[in-house]
This record gives sequence, structure tokens and C-alpha cells, in this order.
Amino acid sequence: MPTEPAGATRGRLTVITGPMFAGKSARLIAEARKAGHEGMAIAVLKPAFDDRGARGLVSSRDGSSIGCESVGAWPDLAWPTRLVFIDEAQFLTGANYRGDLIADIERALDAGLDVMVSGLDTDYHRTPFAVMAELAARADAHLHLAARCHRCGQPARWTAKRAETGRLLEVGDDELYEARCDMHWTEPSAACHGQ
Ligand SMILES: Nc1ncnc2c1ncn2[C@@H]1O[C@H](COP(=O)(O)OP(=O)(O)O)[C@@H](O)[C@H]1O
Ligand SMILES: Cc1cn([C@H]2C[C@H](O)[C@@H](COP(=O)(O)O)O2)c(=O)[nH]c1=O
Repeated sequence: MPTEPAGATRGRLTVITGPMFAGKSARLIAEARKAGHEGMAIAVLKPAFDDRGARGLVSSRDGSSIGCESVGAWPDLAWPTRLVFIDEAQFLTGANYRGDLIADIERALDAGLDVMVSGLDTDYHRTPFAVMAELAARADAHLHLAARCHRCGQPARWTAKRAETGRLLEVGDDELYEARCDMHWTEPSAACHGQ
């Protein structure tokens, strides 16, 4: 938390949700870069649990990236941090996060910081990630993005897992997951570890 208040008014919470491949990270990176170019002091966070890609970077499949801190708890944000960007927030629960992300974000908002969070709205069973549903309910602005269905190219609002590995939280890319439309979403095929 900054040692001095960022502003007299409460900050704004913006939430970006959607399935995998929808451009959530791309949008978060674009907003963070824009704020940085405008001279705002920003902090970019991602879960330490997400070990995909280069360390210390939030990156999008569109090739864009930005430096970040990998966290398992709310970090000490040095003044004059004004904006906090958090990617892959669906991971910041349970054993992957010491504390309560919602309470930590609320405290940051109360201190006048703006917070932008992106994450999956639903898991591969189409069940909401509770932390993202809670954040979306509290958001001042909520952007819901769609991907293109890997089967037919139509707008896709679900993520399907190609094989059941028994883990609800499992870092992966298109070797394990696909974006799917209503017509093509399915539960994963039976155990098929590593294929
Ligand atoms: N099925 C797909 N639907 C949409 N974009 C896709 C798909 N597969 C790959 N892409 C690429 O992924 C980019 C978005 O990636 P990314 O920002 O990492 O999304 P997210 O963070 O939502 O998973 C798109 O701009 C596009 O270039
Ligand atoms: C659907 C689903 C996904 N995950 C994992 C897979 C990826 O590592 C991230 C999502 O990344 P993206 O930037 O949105 O592409 O989440 C998971 O652990 N459980 C799931 O149900």
C-alpha cells in the first residue's frame, strides 16, 4: 500500500473477463502501457503460480508484453503508485494467495488507486471462478471479451480442456485448452495425461 494517499476520491475498479484467447492480457497490457506513457506510476502484477512465458513479464499471444511482479500476496506498493494492473486473477486464491484478494483490492480502491484486473470468468467446466464473479459484481466498468471458437471460428465464450488431467487450476496454452462457442463446447475427454 502506498505510504501517501493517491487521491481524495475512491479509485475505479475495471474488470476484464472472457475465455482463454479472448485478448484479455492484450487489453490489460495496452492499458498499462498507455498509462505508463502518460507518466502515471503503475504496478503490474501476475500470480507467481503462472509460470508460462518469460519471468517478470505479462505477455499476450498477440506479441505484446510488459514488465511485472509475480506475486502470491498483495505487495508493498511504493508511493506514488496510482494504478495497479493484475493479470490472471483467477489464480489468486487458495494456496496461491496469502490473504484475500478482494479485501486487498478494496483497500487499494479506498486509498484512491485505480485497479484493472483481468481473468477467466469460467473454468473448463463452465463454472464461474468465484473471485472473478465477485470482482465483476463490484466493478465500476466490466469488459467481457469473446475469443474465436477453435472449431468453427464463431464467437466463443467458453474454454474447453482437451483432456482431463484432474486439475482445475493448470497453467497451459493451446496444447491443453481451446476456445469454444456454445455449439462446440464439451467436457474434456477421459484421462489422457500429457497428450
Ligand atoms: N481462438 C482464438 N480466438 C481469438 N484470438 C486468438 C485465438 N487463438 C489465438 N488468438 C490470438 O490471441 C490473441 C489474444 O491473446 P491473449 O491476449 O493472450 O488472450 P487472453 O489473455 O484472453 O488469453 C489474439 O489477438 C489473437 O492474435
Ligand atoms: C479454463 C482454465 C484455464 N486455466 C489456466 C490456463 C492458462 O494458464 C490460464 C488462462 O490464461 P489466458 O491468459 O486466459 O489464456 O488459466 C486453468 O487453470 N483452469 C481452467 O479451467
